[in-house]
Amino acid sequence: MAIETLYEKDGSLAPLQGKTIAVLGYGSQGHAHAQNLRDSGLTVIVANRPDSANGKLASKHGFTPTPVAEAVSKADLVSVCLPDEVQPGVYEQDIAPNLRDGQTLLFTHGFNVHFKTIDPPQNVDVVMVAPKGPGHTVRWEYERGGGVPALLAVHQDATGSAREKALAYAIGVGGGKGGILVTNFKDECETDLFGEQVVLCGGLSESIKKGFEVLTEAGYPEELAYFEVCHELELIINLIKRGGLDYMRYSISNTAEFGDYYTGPKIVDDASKQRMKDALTHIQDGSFAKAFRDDYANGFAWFKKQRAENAGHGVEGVGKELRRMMPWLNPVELQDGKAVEVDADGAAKA
Ligand SMILES: NC(=O)C1=CN([C@@H]2O[C@H](COP(=O)(O)OP(=O)(O)OC[C@H]3O[C@@H](n4cnc5c(N)ncnc54)[C@H](OP(=O)(O)O)[C@@H]3O)[C@@H](O)[C@H]2O)C=CC1
Ligand SMILES: CC(=O)[C@](C)(O)C(=O)O
Repeated sequence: MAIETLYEKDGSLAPLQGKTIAVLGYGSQGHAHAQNLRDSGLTVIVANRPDSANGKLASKHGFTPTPVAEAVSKADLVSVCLPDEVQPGVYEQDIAPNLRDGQTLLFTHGFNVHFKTIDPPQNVDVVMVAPKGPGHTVRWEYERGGGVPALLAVHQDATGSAREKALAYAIGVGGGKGGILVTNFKDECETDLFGEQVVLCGGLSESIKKGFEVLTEAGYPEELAYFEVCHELELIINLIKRGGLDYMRYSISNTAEFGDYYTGPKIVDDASKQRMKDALTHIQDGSFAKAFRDDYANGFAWFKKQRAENAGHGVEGVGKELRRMMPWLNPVELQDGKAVEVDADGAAKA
């Protein structure tokens, strides 16, 4: 089943030219969308708290962070780049009261519309443009003339031109170069949650942590463990990204390829696949979304505990030291909640 895929040639910026786009939230996605859309020649305003790190970054980038309600009232298209857990409250308080006939409400993840924690009125378009990559990559790729593929969906077409506007937005953020896959909120949401929990972030993070623990608990130096389970990942992933598993296996040694087939299925076995299926069930039945919302309502207490424990894991400590000695990586560290490029001493670069 081939999914409909669009490119720059299949649309244009015209539906949004002369219109005002309000990007709500200048974080990972928002800072990329706002700058890419502006660099594409479109009119962009940004809503963010002006005094936070992201608010100050928006100002540094030439935007004037405004309150959400004001931005929504001025916009023709509202792009919701707020954290998923924050969206329902901000929607009720600042977005919904300022929506008007014919506006476009654009999400970058289907979470709240799919799980019905946001229920937009009938008189606005409701669409989604979800880049298939982290926000900082969305910006980097755009700056170097590339573009991160994106998913496009129309949940509600009040104006008869929802799709054209969403396509113009997707082209404006750079998605038209990599491919814009036409889908729906349910499929985007459930597959994205599965990917980030089971394979990309959750599964991968645990493999890195437990692989590091196995090697260091067996007495091997932390540095060797770090390079083996973490640093080399990019090299392998780049091969897979460029040519699939085939090309990666073509490029690695016979020894590694033999080990891939010999040991891989013992690590990720049928029982692992069943656990993946269970994770998908918890996504589909809404129990993950409920757990996420409940912890947010409890001040993200469990989330914050996990974040602190993971930040203290051994692979993070030795990793920082080693990355600082590789300036060509432009190593980044979180300092006071901000991502800053650091020098060999770990000091934030000017
Ligand atoms: N991160 C990613 O790569 C991806 C994210 N997405 C989706 O994009 C959306 C945004 O996520 P992400 O970019 O990670 O979010 P971030 O947490 O990186 O950024 C959120 C931004 O929203 C601002 N914000 C939070 N609360 C408010 C508020 N009440 N009023 C005004 N601004 C506020 C924050 O400002 P402040 O700094 O002041 O707190 C921050 O700048 C989500 O739907 C997510 O699922 C989709 C694909 C990938
Ligand atoms: C980058 C991306 O799309 C993720 C991992 O799903 C997310 O950050 O939400």
